[in-house]
Amino acid sequence: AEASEKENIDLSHQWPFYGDHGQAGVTTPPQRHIMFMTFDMTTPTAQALQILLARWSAAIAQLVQGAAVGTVEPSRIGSVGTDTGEAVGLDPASLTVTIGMGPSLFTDTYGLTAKCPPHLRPLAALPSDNLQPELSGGDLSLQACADDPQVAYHAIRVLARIAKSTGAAQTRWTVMGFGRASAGKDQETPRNLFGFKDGTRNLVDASEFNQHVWIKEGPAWQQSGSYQVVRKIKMNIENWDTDRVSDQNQVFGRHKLSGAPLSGTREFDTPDFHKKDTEGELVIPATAHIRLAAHENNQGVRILRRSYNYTDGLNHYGQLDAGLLFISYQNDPAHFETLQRKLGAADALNEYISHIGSGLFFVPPAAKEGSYIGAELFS
Ligand SMILES: C=CC1=C(C)c2cc3[nH]c(cc4nc(cc5[nH]c(cc1n2)c(C)c5CCC(=O)O)C(CCC(=O)O)=C4C)c(C)c3C=C
Ligand SMILES: [Fe+2]
Repeated sequence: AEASEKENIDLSHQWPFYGDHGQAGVTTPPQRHIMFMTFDMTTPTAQALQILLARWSAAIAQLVQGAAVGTVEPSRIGSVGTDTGEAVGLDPASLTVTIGMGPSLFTDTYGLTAKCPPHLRPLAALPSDNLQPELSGGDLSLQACADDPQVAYHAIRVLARIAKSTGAAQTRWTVMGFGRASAGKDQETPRNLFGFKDGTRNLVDASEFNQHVWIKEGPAWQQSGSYQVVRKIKMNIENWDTDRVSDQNQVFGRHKLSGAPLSGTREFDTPDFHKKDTEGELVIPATAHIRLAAHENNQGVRILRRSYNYTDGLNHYGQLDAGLLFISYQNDPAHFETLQRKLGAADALNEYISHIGSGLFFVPPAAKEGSYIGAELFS
């Protein structure tokens, strides 16, 4: 009963694709589901990339309206359908598809070296990294989020098909996620698969987005873009579930049920990182996740988190294989690195998690009506 009024989701809602600020899917309140996929280029011609970006943009503009991309059942007998059909009759479900570009795209092969956004480069190697190459990198990324998983899946399926049919790109790695694990403005804080509220102290206001998320420097076509960090983080949930809840609270520095910091009583109480108990011990332990990640302890560094829970079924021991598809947006990827360098070295959470996949992508601003994402790369 507690959450019911906030859980009323309007499946008929649409987010516009075209605009004159950032792409949808960055500061948009997180929808319930995600289908994330990366791609590698399969051709050395810049023209193929240009055609792909133009066709992707045109297709996304249709998809976000709940429309099919071309025909499902062509009138000419013997022809293949353009749209695969599984979203026919479904609502737009607030679909957003966000296009990202990896550092490996900005090479001489495509004549793009000089166009590379200043902070776009492979992420630094970070403590506790356990990255698998087959779950990392990519020349392009697509983040499809919607309140209906079939709508998100359909979008990626149609876009992957366009990539293949233009001969421009092939799939690299993918994660399907559910149960948004971060809150946007006016959203109830959801829970991650460790059972804790996730996103309590996330960025929510336009002024915070302007300060920490949107790029404000460089050529005009990069401004209002952002950097997308993606980490596939495996969570050992079976081990976690054998742990005492009092210990789990110490790991995060918050109470599991209420989400309140250990120094307070309500979810949105500001954590007091100096508070000590009667024995003189820090109430929020030195290795607690929130102490290490908080902006108060990182020279004001803040990032926008837009993560989702995921599952890969069972591992080869028959244990639940699941985790967090961590996604953050920031106007400099060094901000993520600052936090993860600290977390990777000292976070009490490290006993239960492993970063197995990683990517960094530049997210250009939205396309203006009549244009497409990344058009400025070719002028
Ligand atoms: C490098 C950035 C971060 C990674 C990687 C990360 C992984 C991760 N986090 C949780 C669960 C929680 N995180 C919470 C807070 C929090 N986490 C980060 C950054 C990363 N987390 C920040 C900046 C913050 C906010 C800190 C603050 O200012 O107080 C919380 C507490 C609730 C909240 O504020 O969101 C939880 C819970 C998991 C499970 C995880 C990897 C699997
Ligand atoms: Fe976190």
